[in-house]
Parts: sequence; structure tokens; C-alpha cells
Amino acid sequence: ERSPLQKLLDYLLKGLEKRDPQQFFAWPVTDHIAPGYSQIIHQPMDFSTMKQKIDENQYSSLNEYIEDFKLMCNNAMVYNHPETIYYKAAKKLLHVGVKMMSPDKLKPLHS
Ligand SMILES: NC(=O)c1ccc2nc(N)sc2c1
Repeated sequence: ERSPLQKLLDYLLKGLEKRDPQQFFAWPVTDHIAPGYSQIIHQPMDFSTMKQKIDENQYSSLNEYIEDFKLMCNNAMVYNHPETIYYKAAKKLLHVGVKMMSPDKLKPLHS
């Protein structure tokens, strides 16, 4: 049932989740923990949703997957103020993730 792309995305997701030990990005952000979130962020994204999209084969390319990852991090940098732990965690995760999934890092997998 798992295509090569699904296996790659599963592998990358595990690597990204490891870099979110406080699980700020593990689940959808609720208005309960983040007041007004749904009025500020209109395209929410989180790791559990990305996992579900992999399982439902909703990603047709690595680039679509990277876009969701960047959306997730950017949402956190829009809603949370720069001095918060959430903003800082998102900024760091974004850079680590983009580097991890850069072409030069993934080239051998494409060969
Ligand atoms: N991903 C986020 O933007 C995020 C995650 C957790 C969280 N908890 C709060 N009290 S505000 C908040 C924001």
C-alpha cells in the first residue's frame, strides 16, 4: 500500500517530529490554547494532519509536502509574537527542516 513517495515522506516526518520535542506542532492548534487562532490562521497545518495526508496519499510530490511543512511553521510565526517560545521553535524548525529536505541532502534518494 505504501508507495516509495509515501515511505520517503514517512521517513522525513519522523525526522521533523524529533525536532519538535515539546510537540508544539504535533496537533491542530485550538482556539482554547491559542485565543483567536482560527480568525488569524485560515490554513492551519500540523504534523498529525501531514501524517493523515501521507496515509491518504494526498501528496503527489515532495514539494507539496515541503509546502505544508513551511505553512505549518509560517502559521506559528504569524500567530505568535517573535519573543515567544512558539515563534522561536517555529523559526528553528523551519530552517532545520528546509535544510534536511534540500535537494543536495536528498539527491542520492533520487538517483
Ligand atoms: N503551533 C502554535 O502556534 C502553538 C502551539 C502551542 C501553543 N500553546 C499555546 N498556549 S499558544 C500555542 C501556539
